[in-house]
Amino acid sequence: MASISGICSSSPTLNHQNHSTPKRRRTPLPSFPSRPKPFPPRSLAREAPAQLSSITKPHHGGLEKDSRALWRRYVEWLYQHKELGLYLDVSRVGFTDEFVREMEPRFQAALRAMEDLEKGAIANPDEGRMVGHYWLRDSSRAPTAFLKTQIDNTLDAICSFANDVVSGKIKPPSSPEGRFTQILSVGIGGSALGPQFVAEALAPDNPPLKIRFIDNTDPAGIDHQIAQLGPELASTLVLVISKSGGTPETRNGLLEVQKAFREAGLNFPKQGVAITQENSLLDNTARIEGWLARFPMFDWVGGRTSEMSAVGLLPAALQSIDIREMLAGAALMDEANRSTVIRNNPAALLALCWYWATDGVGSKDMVILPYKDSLLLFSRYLQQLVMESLGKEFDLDGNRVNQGISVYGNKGSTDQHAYIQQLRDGVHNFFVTFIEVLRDRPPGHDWELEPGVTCGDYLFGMLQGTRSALYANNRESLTVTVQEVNPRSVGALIALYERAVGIYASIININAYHQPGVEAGKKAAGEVLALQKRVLAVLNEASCKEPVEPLTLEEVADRCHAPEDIEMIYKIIAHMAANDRALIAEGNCGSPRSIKVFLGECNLDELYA
Ligand SMILES: O=P(O)(O)OC[C@H]1O[C@H](O)[C@H](O)[C@@H](O)[C@@H]1O
Repeated sequence: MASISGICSSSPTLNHQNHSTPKRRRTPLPSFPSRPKPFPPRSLAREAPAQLSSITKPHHGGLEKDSRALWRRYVEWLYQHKELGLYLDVSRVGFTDEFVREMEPRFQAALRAMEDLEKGAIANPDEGRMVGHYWLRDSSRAPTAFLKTQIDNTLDAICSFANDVVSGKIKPPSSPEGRFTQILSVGIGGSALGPQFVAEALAPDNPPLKIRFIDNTDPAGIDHQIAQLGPELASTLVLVISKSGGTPETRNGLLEVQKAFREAGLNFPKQGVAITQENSLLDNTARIEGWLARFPMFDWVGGRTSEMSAVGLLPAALQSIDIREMLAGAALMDEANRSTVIRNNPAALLALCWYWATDGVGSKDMVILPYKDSLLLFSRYLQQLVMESLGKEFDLDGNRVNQGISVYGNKGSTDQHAYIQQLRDGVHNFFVTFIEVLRDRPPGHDWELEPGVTCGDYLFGMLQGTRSALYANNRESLTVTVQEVNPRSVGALIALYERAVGIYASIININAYHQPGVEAGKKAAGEVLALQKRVLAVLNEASCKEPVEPLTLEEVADRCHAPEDIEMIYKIIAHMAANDRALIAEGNCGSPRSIKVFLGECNLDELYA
């Protein structure tokens, strides 16, 4: 039985070492509008003034190449968080002192905005919400006693529930093992990516419960996960995670899993846990059906910044990951990121480099390259955190900016055998962030595969070699270094990027905390499903005739009163036919105009509905 003492042992500590903060005269702060004007109609939206800094940016070919000068730059700009053992090297990004000086007022304004955010300002003006994910790791910063109590009570409930499950005190009603052995997490986006990243990074080799994810509405994917569980479905704890409580993919996953439970003769509510906003559809369902447990999400925590809420903490604790250490690492990083001296503020340093490298308009992609297998999913996690935060059409003043920074990557040295060729020699449309982990293996486990050389030495050499090779061809990079991958360093990495995104968003004057674009996709999907219902009704009517009346696409479109949607109707029919839900009487889907389609059976209930 895994030791459970580590899960929730110590409380987050805030003792951090004091960075030397040389006094700097505060420059007058440019004023950003505290409450943006409502967005103008698109036709009236103005093109935003260029984000480019006023100084002419030297062509990247102007990077410093003298090794002594580079060493001086490395030492001058190296950021170190002693207590976390975390370093940030920005020396291979070519920003100039003049650029830093020019950006200083905007950074001071951004840091002030961040200070206001942490005090409870409506930092998400489009949704009229506070932004409180930083309070999750230091509840004393919550703006009210009520919120502090909610945060503390939720954390205690998470620890208590996880301890009881891991110890077997809470067990499934009928399983040979007599305890929960599996976690099936059903959720998508921010309700999956954080838990997936942390599980990959921190789950022990033999966790008390092994986690798997349903994070899509793909029937085959769902079947695969349930098939892999097999009889262990009886000892599976199902976490259904959805802040809104209404995301279609998550709801579909839940319904499919509940079907599997029924078919296995299992009682789902006794193995179901909901993590969602109070009184959401999911919360009410779980309450009414009497699920095993419910944990709250708060409207002031966004999906992409929810790893330190019940969304991430409960699955992690159930795998015996020390979540208080994760919180402590994040809290220490948060504290460092409150420095008003840019070079002592790692998040500000990241934002500065992002602005320089991408001209403040996303002109280059952010390649995330952890040289550590366990950090493989960090880039996928950052794709949502960065791109859903920064990828916005309008800025806070209603200007059309089409902002963002694209993120991709996997891990090194593996990716050196995939796309690094293009990074080294090809189109120069990126900057790299290396994530370096100094500890190769737990102490005492190292092994020399040749005299004086270990596997880890190769990994180290590949990272350094790639960094040098890219820089030699004027490709810029950052390096974040941690001692090892553990809950504290993972918490710190998450906090570092959450804060960098927030600071960068302020610098480019956008709201990092809403996601209007995803609503458009959801709405369009709803329209396709509505059209599908009409197509099926029309085909059903034609199929109930004697004899059956196969229809052409034009006939289906006319009877749906949607001639303009004929292409979508064709795609719907092709999808139906591929799944044996419609039959092609004549022609084939490769020649859309040739097909005549009908349903294999007449549904009289539908016909007279
Ligand atoms: O947690 P849920 O409410 O189910 O939302 C899941 C995801 O849905 C949308 O895609 C949002 O843009 C994401 O930010 C969110 O993480």
